[in-house]
Amino acid sequence: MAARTLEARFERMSVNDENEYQKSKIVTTTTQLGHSTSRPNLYKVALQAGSANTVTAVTLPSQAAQRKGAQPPSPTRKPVASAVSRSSDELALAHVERKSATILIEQPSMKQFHLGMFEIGRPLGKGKFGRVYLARERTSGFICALKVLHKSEIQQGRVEKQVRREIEIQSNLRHPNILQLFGHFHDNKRVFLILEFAGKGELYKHLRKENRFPEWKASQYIAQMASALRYLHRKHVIHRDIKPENILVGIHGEMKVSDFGWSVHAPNSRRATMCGTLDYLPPEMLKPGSSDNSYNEKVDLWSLGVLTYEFLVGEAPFEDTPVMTQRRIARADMTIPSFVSPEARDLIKRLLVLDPEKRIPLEQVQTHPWIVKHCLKGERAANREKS
Ligand SMILES: Nc1ncnc2c1ncn2[C@@H]1O[C@H](COP(=O)(O)OP(=O)(O)OP(=O)(O)O)[C@@H](O)[C@H]1O
Repeated sequence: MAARTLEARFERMSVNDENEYQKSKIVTTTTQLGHSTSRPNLYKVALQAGSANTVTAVTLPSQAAQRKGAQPPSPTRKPVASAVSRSSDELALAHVERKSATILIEQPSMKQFHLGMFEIGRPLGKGKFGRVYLARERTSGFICALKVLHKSEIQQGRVEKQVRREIEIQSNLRHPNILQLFGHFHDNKRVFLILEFAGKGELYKHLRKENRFPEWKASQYIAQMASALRYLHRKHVIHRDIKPENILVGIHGEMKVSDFGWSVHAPNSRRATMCGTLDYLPPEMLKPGSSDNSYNEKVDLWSLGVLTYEFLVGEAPFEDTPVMTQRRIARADMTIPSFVSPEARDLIKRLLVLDPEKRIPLEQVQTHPWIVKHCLKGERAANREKS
């Protein structure tokens, strides 16, 4: 794609972000930010790696950089072949290169963050342990999402390790379909994560609204997920909790994998836990006595199969009572409705294979006939929607 077209796209994206931010009322002062009344501060402050207000060194692209292309291009607008296999990875690399260049050229020194550097906009959502706000870095104008976690709640929920892991892993990832963590800092009571803003919110909400996705859309989403997972696995990261609730949608409708709280570096020294949603758990993680040696990155392939099914059918393949779900997963016992195309059916069956080693590899997912066929149609449909 011509450089000029790409630049125009980034320009639009940045303006969209800016409009979104301007629409949002400044809702709170920095001292009120993320204040929670739900849980008393009964516990000692956790996660005090340094002194209060210690800041972690990181860099943020400037607003100019956001315009120039520090944000990833939308794979949905790519010409077909490119949206399918190699080009998604190439896009990822180009994205990393552009971003590194931006950081080197425009932000030569490592930047240290604190709350006063951000204007806080509307709340974007609330999770179990934190609230997320639209925010703008004052100097650069960079629009981002600021996730605020209360240390007392993190400790009370015994998720210190999970939060540390999430920060450690996510801050080292750069891919257009993975939500970027630009940096983090903390004060006495709170931890702040500076995240890429995903303009179209939660994928789960889109899926519930549409009930199920048309095949062209599902195939584009799965191609992007395969590209993101391939990147993760190359970096020896297993996500382990792939499901619609953990995927956000970028301003151009692109997938943004988030929530690395259950991800691990492989090989992993911890015992297997029942960490994910039951519906998405692979058979090898359900086995009694399953240990770190009993599964590998192929667990994400199983979850990708469940995701493909849920995108197309509107519900997960093994949805049942908890006991029955486990039994059905252990036998890969599912029924694919007749309205699902033969190509999609083939891909689902090749992903939902009991033997992890026999699951279709990600590079073959990216070139599977269902992906190739529907990405072509999808490109046309997406262009029609936009014009
Ligand atoms: N980077 C982002 N851009 C846009 N919206 C976001 C972003 N991050 C989070 N949100 C919104 O805020 C909500 C809460 O996010 P958060 O990460 O705290 O929790 P969660 O992962 O959804 O839930 P849980 O804490 O249960 O895992 C999300 O569901 C989403 O709607």
